[in-house]
Formats: sequence, structure tokens, C-alpha cells
Amino acid sequence: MAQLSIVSGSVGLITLQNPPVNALSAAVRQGIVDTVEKALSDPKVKSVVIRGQNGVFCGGADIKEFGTKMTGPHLIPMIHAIEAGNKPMVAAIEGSALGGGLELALGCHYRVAHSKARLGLPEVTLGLLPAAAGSQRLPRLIGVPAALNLITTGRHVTAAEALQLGIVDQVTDHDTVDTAVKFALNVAGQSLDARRISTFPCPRPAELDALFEDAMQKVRKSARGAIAPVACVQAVRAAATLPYAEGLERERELMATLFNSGQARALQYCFFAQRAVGRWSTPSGARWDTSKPVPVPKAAVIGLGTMGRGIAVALAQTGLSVVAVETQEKQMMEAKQAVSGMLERGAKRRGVAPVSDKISYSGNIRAVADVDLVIEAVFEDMAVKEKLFQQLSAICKPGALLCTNTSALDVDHLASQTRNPELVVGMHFFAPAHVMKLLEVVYGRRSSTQAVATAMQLGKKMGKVSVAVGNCRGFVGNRMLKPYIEQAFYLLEEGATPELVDRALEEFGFSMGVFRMSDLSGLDVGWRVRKGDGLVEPGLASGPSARVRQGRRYSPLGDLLCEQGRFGQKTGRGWYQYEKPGGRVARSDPWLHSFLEGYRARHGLVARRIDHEEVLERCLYALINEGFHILEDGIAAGPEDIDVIYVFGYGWPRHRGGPMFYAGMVGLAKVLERLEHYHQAHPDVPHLQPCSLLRRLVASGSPPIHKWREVIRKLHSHL
Ligand SMILES: CCCCCCCCCCCCC/C=C/C(=O)SCCNC(=O)CCNC(=O)[C@H](O)C(C)(C)COP(=O)(O)OP(=O)(O)OC[C@H]1O[C@@H](n2cnc3c(N)ncnc32)[C@H](O)[C@@H]1OP(=O)(O)O
Repeated sequence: MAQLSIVSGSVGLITLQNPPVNALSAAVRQGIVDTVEKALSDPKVKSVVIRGQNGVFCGGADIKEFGTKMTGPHLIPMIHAIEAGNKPMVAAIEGSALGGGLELALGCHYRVAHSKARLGLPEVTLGLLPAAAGSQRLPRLIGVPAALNLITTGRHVTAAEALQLGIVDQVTDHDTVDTAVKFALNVAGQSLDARRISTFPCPRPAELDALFEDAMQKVRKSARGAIAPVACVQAVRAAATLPYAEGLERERELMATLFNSGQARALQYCFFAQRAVGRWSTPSGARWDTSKPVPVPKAAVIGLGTMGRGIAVALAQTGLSVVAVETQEKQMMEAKQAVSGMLERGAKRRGVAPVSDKISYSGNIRAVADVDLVIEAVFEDMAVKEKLFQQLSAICKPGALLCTNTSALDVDHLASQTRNPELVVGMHFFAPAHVMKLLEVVYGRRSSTQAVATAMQLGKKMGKVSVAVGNCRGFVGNRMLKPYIEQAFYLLEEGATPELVDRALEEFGFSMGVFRMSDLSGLDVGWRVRKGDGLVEPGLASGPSARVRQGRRYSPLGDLLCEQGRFGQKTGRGWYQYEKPGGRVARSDPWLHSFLEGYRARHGLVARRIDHEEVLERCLYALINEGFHILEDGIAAGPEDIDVIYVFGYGWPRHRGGPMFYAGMVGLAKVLERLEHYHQAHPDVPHLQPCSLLRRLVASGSPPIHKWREVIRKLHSHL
């Protein structure tokens, strides 16, 4: 797991061997302890280079070990032995030096990095802090403000930035190990007194208290209840205010509070879930590892509204040639301007030249004749999309993939409009499409393996987290959103206010509560869908039937607001009021409160006191219950798929792991019991009726989330 060889006569070369990222497993730690000891005691060895196998220095502590009984040597004394050694140790950093990997490098006396390497302390993203003395060494090396930034955000820096910050001593474009070996030969025999970071005094900036106060406020605001960023600030403060040994003790204490926390478990689950969704499969047997995507050098986007513009930008930034089609002249003019602005801002952010020449515009649909893949982002109307798919099927070259960006409509039905339904898949982007990380790839009944694989690979190339899901109304994300929003409406009817509901959800960790979010996305969007579904009945009807549709409880509140022209931020009025149309600061609206009172009076509803617990249970458990239905129906292959969709596309707080993980944390039996309770109280709300998969999981002893697939498999084999 770590090997020592002697190169150039006197340099001990220690190679970490734990593919793919040389994580510091117990065996690797033992290997390092043994090889360092050997190198230090071998008189032939005058200096040492530590490197990782296969072009990766080290991806940090082995995250898989965290949930287990940890054995083997501890990182802190291991790194200390390296730093305290009397022979120069040089870290040769290729690929990544992250977390414990960078902490190991900080224990070395020198660091040489390849220009393409990435360095960082991302422990905070796993609910932890750099507790192998990283929180104590880094501020001593690069100063408190820079260390605070790196440690509280977990961001990775390039080798160039690492050099500028003083994290590395040299950056090379050549062979990193050769360069590091030369470096080691040069420094052999030199005094190491000034190279042991733990002995450095920590630079104390003026206004230390204000600096930490400011940092604490910043992380509290952005962390939305996450505890690790707060602990990270406290650990760096210890570095700045305490001697090294005491700071280390504080680091250990803080780590002890984080290490077994639910948040750390949730964040580490998210890390693996994000990777697991890349190993997709479909009920028809298509799989990520046996399917072959086709190359897509040229793509088209049809419809240049908000979504189409974002998709065109995302495709162009990936390096594809893009044909952007819009038939309305005014929309085209506005789109061209908007797209060029987005490309320029994106290029500036990434420090590259804008790729405006990658996009050609046309008002004629025939311009898509030679592309490899089309993504339609036209108006969300089945008749419009049907016609478009018929046209595309006639115009496009043989084999071209036809993708729809619909957020809810039937992909199979659209496929049936074409000559080659096997070439049709959904590519459901999230607004703004060039920014949001999530992509739902929707396979239809007849979608070919190759079509799914191509869409998944294109998503990956675009830097998206792509999740393959089955076809149903709203797919995974929007299907689960429906019962969540529905509960929020019912809570208003029963006595809550938008402010109360939103506060409960935001305190839970959502970036925006359901009503603020609806105001942002536009209330008219859902209204149009409900109209299409025949649910909207105009006017201020009263009596019991006014709140029933198709035999179920229905709240017309959203429809009534839309009838008043209250579409949310864009009209300056929605569930809240805004300073002007397009304004962003939501303020409580007395009109809305008296409207709710009038509504309740008209329907004979008596407002009651509703607390945060009920808001969370009703909204979240209804959403989770739908998640179980989705698993039962085979629309999502596993709970990880659902959780990744919610974390990356719907603002679910990552430190709570996603809705299905959260259900496991709360306890499946409790979720079931509360759903039964609420369903009894509201028998006319089918979404509150516990799903039979949830019952089955509870009956089989509430297995941990990674075992749910076995229960689901059994369920499917009985059907
Ligand atoms: C009472 C209790 C007291 C508490 C005290 C206990 C203390 C004990 C612990 C002390 C810990 C000290 C502090 C140190 C902490 C850490 O180091 S935490 C880890 C920090 N590192 C990271 O977060 C990096 C994570 N990895 C990545 O970001 C990327 O993987 C990469 C390195 C940039 C490579 O990316 P890419 O090439 O895209 O490959 P991936 O697909 O992401 O990964 C490939 C496979 O490798 C697996 N993997 C990656 N990193 C790790 C890891 N650190 N540990 C385990 N496994 C890892 C990844 O899951 C992939 O696996 P497969 O999906 O199976 O292919």
C-alpha cells in the first residue's frame, strides 16, 4: 500500500498505492509509517519524495472507513513523524491533493506540484474539518484569511493559485516526480528548522475578533444549519489564538462533535450517491457499463426562451457546435443578446475566451437537418411539442437523437409522433440551465440503450450530475413536488401563512420556502398545468364542492391568486409583495392575509394554530411518500437517484442527505406513523396514504438505505 525505492542514488521514493485516488486507508497509513521509518533509518537515503500511484497524489482519508470501526495508525502522529524527521521530505503532487492528502503534504518540508494539480481541504463538504492538523498548519502557512476561505468552503485551488498562496514551493509542467527528485537532491543536508509548519507562529491579522466574527456570520448565513463550517471557523480561530499543541487539541474536540454526527453521515452519503447515479441502469436491462454512447459534435436547441438560452450556452461551453432555432423574431433578438451576455460572463468567470462562434442562429427549423442531437425547449404544451416532433422526425438526419426538455409531459407520447421512437429521450434541465447541476435523463418505453447512454454522457460532459429516470407525469423531481406544494396550500387553508410555512422550511435548510420559490418561478406555470389537467374552475365558488376535484381534496388558492394577476415576482405580487415587478425582496402582504381570512370564512374553515413541526411533517413526509411510490413504480432505480435529484435540483439541504436519506434518519417507522396520523385526519388526501413500499420496509425491520434495493427487488419480483 506504500512502497519505498531508492532513486538517483540517495532519494527515497515513497509511492502510495491505493487506486483510484490513493485514499489513506489503514493499510496505506501503515505503509507510510513503515516506509518513512525505513527511509529515515537508511543511511543511503538523504532526502525523500512522497508521491501517489497513477498520477494522483492522494484523495484524502478513506471516506469508506468513516462509518466503520477504524483501525491502523492515526494520521496525526504519522504526519508528525514526517515533519519531525531529520531528512527533507518533498511531496510530489500530481492530480489531486485533497483533505488528508493535502494534510500529508503539509507535513512534508517542501511541496512540488504539477501545473494541472488541484489542492484543497474539502472536509467541510463531508461534514468534517481538516482534523489531521490541517486546520492548524494551513493558517500558519498561508495566513488566517486565506486559510479560512479554503477550509470553510472546501474549494479546490489550482497549482498556480496554490503557488501564489504559498501552499506549494514549485509548480512544474514537466514530470512531477523527476522535478521533485531533483528538488530533493538539492535540499538534502539543509537545515529543516524553518520548514516545519507546525513550529511557525500563526500570522495574527489586525482586528482578529472582527475577522472571525465576520467569518462566522458568513458561514452561518450560507450554511443554512450545517454545523461543519462553523466548527471550521472555530478550529482556525484556535490556530490563530493558541499554541500549536493546544490548537491541535481543540481541532480534535471539534472533530469529535462532527465525526459521528447525522450531518456528516448525510454529506458522506451524498458524496457516494452522486457517484452511484453515474452507474445507471434501466428496467429494460440497459446499463452504464455495457452501453455505447454515440459522439455528438453538433447539437440544436429549439425555442430560445429562458430554458433554451441556458441549454444553448451550456452546450456551447462544452465545445459543441450549436444551432439555435427560434421562429419569433423578437424572441430571437432578445435571446441573441442574452446568450452573448451569458457566454461572456461565463468566459470571464472561467478565465477563457467566450465561445460565441460556437452558436449559429436560425429562424428556420430546417437548420437542424445535419445535427446529431436536438433538444427542444419550446412552450410546455403537448400540441405544440407533438407537431414539432413530427417535423423533426421528417427533417433530421437518420440516427439523430430527439430530446425534449419537458418538465412533466409524456415522453412516450412524444416518441410516438416520430418514425424512430427509440431515438427519443427526455433531457430535463433546471433553470438556469447553464448553471444548475442537475439533469434528469428520461428514458421512455422504447428509448434505445444508445440514446440513454448518449444523453447521460452529454450531461456528464456538460458538467451536470445526470440521473436516469423513467417516464411518468413530472418524472421524479416534479412528481414529488406536487404533494409537497399541495400540503403547503392545505396548511394555508387550515390557518398557516406563507411566512410561517416558508420559515419552517428555510429553518430546515431549504434555500427558499415553497411560497417564495413559487413566486420566483411564477405562479402561472402551475396554473397553466392545472388548467390543462381540467382542475381550474374560475370564480370565487364556495361550498364543499369548491375544494374538491376528481373526488379528492383540492385547494384553488393558487388559481385564485393567478386570476388576480398575481404571478409572483414578475408581476410584483404573488404570495408576497415586491417593491416592483421583477423585484426580489419578498415582503409580507396584508392583502394576502385578509384574502386568506376571507377565503377561510367563505368555505367555513376555522383557522387553527399550526407549528413548524406540522409544516415539516406534512410537507416533507408527503414528498417522501411520493418518493417511495416512485421507487415502487421503478421510475427511479434507487433512493440515491431521488436524493441526488433533490439535492442538486430542488435546494434540499445537502447536510440532510436528500429526502429518502432523511426518512431513514428520522426513522421509517416514525414517517409511517405520522403519515397514518395525517391520513386519518385528511382521508380525502390520497398523497398522505402511506405507500406500501414504506410499509414493507418498516415490516422488514427498517433496513439501512443501502439495503432498500433488495426489498424493492423482491417487491418487483412478486409483481
Ligand atoms: C469520537 C470520534 C473521534 C473523531 C476522530 C476520528 C478521526 C479520524 C479521521 C481523521 C480524518 C482526518 C481528516 C481528513 C479527512 C479527509 O481527508 S476526508 C476526505 C477528503 N477528500 C475528499 O473529499 C476528496 C474526495 N474525492 C474527490 O473529490 C474525487 O474523488 C477526486 C479525488 C477529485 C477524483 O475525482 P474523479 O477522478 O472524478 O473520480 P471520482 O469518481 O470522484 O472517484 C473515483 C473513485 O474513488 C472514490 N473516492 C474518491 N475519493 C475517495 C476517498 N477520499 N475515500 C474513499 N473513496 C474515494 C470514489 O468514491 C470513486 O469510487 P467509485 O464510485 O466506486 O469508482
